[in-house]
Amino acid sequence: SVIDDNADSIIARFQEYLRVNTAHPSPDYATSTRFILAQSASIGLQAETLEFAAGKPLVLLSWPGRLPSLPSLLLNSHTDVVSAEPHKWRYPPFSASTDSAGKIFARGSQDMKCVGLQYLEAIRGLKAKGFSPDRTIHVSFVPDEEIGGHDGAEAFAKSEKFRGLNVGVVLDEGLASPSEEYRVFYAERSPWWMVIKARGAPGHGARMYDGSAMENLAKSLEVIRRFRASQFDLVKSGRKAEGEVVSVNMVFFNAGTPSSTSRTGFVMNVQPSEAEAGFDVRVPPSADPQALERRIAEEWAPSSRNLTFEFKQKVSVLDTFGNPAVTTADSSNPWWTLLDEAVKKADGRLAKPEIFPASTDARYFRERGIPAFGFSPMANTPILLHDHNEFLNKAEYLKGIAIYESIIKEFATYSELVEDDESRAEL
Ligand SMILES: CSCC[C@H](NC=O)C(=O)O
Ligand SMILES: [Zn+2]
Ligand SMILES: [Zn+2]
Repeated sequence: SVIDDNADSIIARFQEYLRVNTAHPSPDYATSTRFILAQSASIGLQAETLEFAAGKPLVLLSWPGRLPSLPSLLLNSHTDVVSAEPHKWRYPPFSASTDSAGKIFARGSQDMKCVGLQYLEAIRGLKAKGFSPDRTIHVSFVPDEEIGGHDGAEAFAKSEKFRGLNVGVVLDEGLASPSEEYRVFYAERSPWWMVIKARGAPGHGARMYDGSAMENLAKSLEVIRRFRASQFDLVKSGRKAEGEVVSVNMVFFNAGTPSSTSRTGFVMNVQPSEAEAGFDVRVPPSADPQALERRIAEEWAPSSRNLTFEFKQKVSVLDTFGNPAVTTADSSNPWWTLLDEAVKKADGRLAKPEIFPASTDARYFRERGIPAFGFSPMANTPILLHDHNEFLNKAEYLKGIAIYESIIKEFATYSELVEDDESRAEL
């Protein structure tokens, strides 16, 4: 039937995008850009390729609204993906192979090529149905989210170009949901990537003495472990959600004196004079950053124990106005009301809004005071971003397109809820 043919070609386009290897450290942005521009041309959107850094294209598509003075809608997605270990997958991660149950396996199938192309399929569908937006819709395909977004969404959000778009609300990525309900995110935790370095007297491996670098660091690990357990307990007991506590995980450990002649690769009878460990700390927007920093300086890495610490990445929990970078997710924010209604109209259900446990590009928009929701319409789907065998079911992908059609319709139509007196006066 026509509908099946259409579904087949929608899935084929998704597979084509998934087959572009945009994994770090050398994402093929040239091919992904060509693909997106070709899609845009076939839909009939305006297209522009911006380069805030050489070789890192940001594709900006636009569907002009009938009332261009209204604040616009920005649909953002990143084109890069994290790397994969191919031999640990059921199918090669850039093959976009499908199994008999209709699962499409690929790196990026959840994070977040699905969303980027669902935006476009929804627009294609709305155009075919004759819908025309009041508000201008922009669709951005940005590079480098997985490595911090500095040459992508961050540069974009800070640009004159962006200011000129007069963006009123942003949609960006969320997470899959194993249940029937779609998850939605109104804020996120800030990454603090920290290295603690310990120093101490070296000495013979057979001697016991106080204040070796290893002992100094081990004490920190114990203090941090206890703090981590206290936060994790809050989550396990259901008192706090994952995004509401401070998480801390050790991600590397670097110590010892290398030796090519030793069976272990390290000198075994010398206690080293230095040792360091790296931590991925995530800080919720409600946290008191100064108190946490004090805790780090006084308890995790006290100079009295010969420890120093350094932040390799420290994103502020506040926006540029000094407020927590949070989008209101209740009826006092008309965009929230519209989102909630749009999902309901498409027969979907939203879960209670949450704080995203990791980071996304949405923070660069929230930082500028622009409301942004993290939303990836994947219900009945295990959370497999950055994991082996990342997949999305075809049916779920298609359902997501219908959800976006509804959201875009709702967001792009002039609304008494959103438009203030000033913009009403202008019309
Ligand atoms: C400091 S930017 C890191 C961004 C990354 N985003 C998705 O995984 C993350 O680790 O959350
Ligand atoms: Zn992502
Ligand atoms: Zn990711």
